[in-house]
Amino acid sequence: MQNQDHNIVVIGISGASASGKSLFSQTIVNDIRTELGDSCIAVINEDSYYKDQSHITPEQRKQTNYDHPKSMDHDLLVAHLKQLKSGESIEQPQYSYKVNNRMAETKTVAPTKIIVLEGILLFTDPAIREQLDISIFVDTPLDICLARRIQRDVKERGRTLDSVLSQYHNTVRPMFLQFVEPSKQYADVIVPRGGKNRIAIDIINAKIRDLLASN
Ligand SMILES: Nc1ncnc2c1ncn2[C@@H]1O[C@H](COP(=O)(O)OP(=O)(O)O)[C@@H](O)[C@H]1O
Ligand SMILES: Nc1ccn([C@@H]2O[C@H](COP(=O)(O)O)[C@@H](O)[C@H]2O)c(=O)n1
Repeated sequence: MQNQDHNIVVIGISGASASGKSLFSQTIVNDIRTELGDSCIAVINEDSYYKDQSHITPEQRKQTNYDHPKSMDHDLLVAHLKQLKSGESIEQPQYSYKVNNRMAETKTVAPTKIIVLEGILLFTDPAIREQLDISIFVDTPLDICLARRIQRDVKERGRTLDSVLSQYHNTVRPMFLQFVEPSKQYADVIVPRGGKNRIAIDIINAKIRDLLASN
């Protein structure tokens, strides 16, 4: 749905974990910044909006199903999108995968002409879909996602190979099949090869410029 009454263009980028959403978003952001300047675009990661888990122990947090929509504070995310659209800054929560919780500090995000929102569960929620001007699904085979996720989670998120594999079998894959895959139907564009798909990126950049011109 297009937010014609607002001046901000919001692009939603979804897909499986490790499908290449961040690389795809970053490629769009770099192109737009080169053309229109640094301050015109911001990225918001859905992961920042995992629910606060300070009330449970670190051991209990390891058992949370982080791939189910109920793990997300989408109400806060929608409220923040509305604030940005009305010209207000937000205090975005910061997330740590190492402690599986929000951190005490927040990050101030000022309103920008373009917002790129990325995350696995965005299109499962009608209230978020309503905020998006362009919806993109990065479509990558699950075996490739798993191989990338093992490398990333061990190197960057403080996980062991065993923990990545058991989480994958218990929650990541089943929740992908139950929630993420079916939400692909809400995408305007389905992109194979993610951040390496130059034609898709050029088409999306052209659409962003088009929306900016018509706002
Ligand atoms: N099209 C691609 N080809 C090869 N490697 C990629 C591609 N897209 C992403 N990657 C790599 O895969 C890993 C996960 O990608 P990332 O963009 O962080 O995924 P996501 O944000 O969907 O979880 C990163 O190491 C990234 O560099
Ligand atoms: N404490 C957490 C929170 C999330 N995850 C996993 O992150 C994935 C989503 O992030 P991507 O960057 O991969 O899109 C999701 O599949 C969760 O399983 C986690 O492991 N721990």
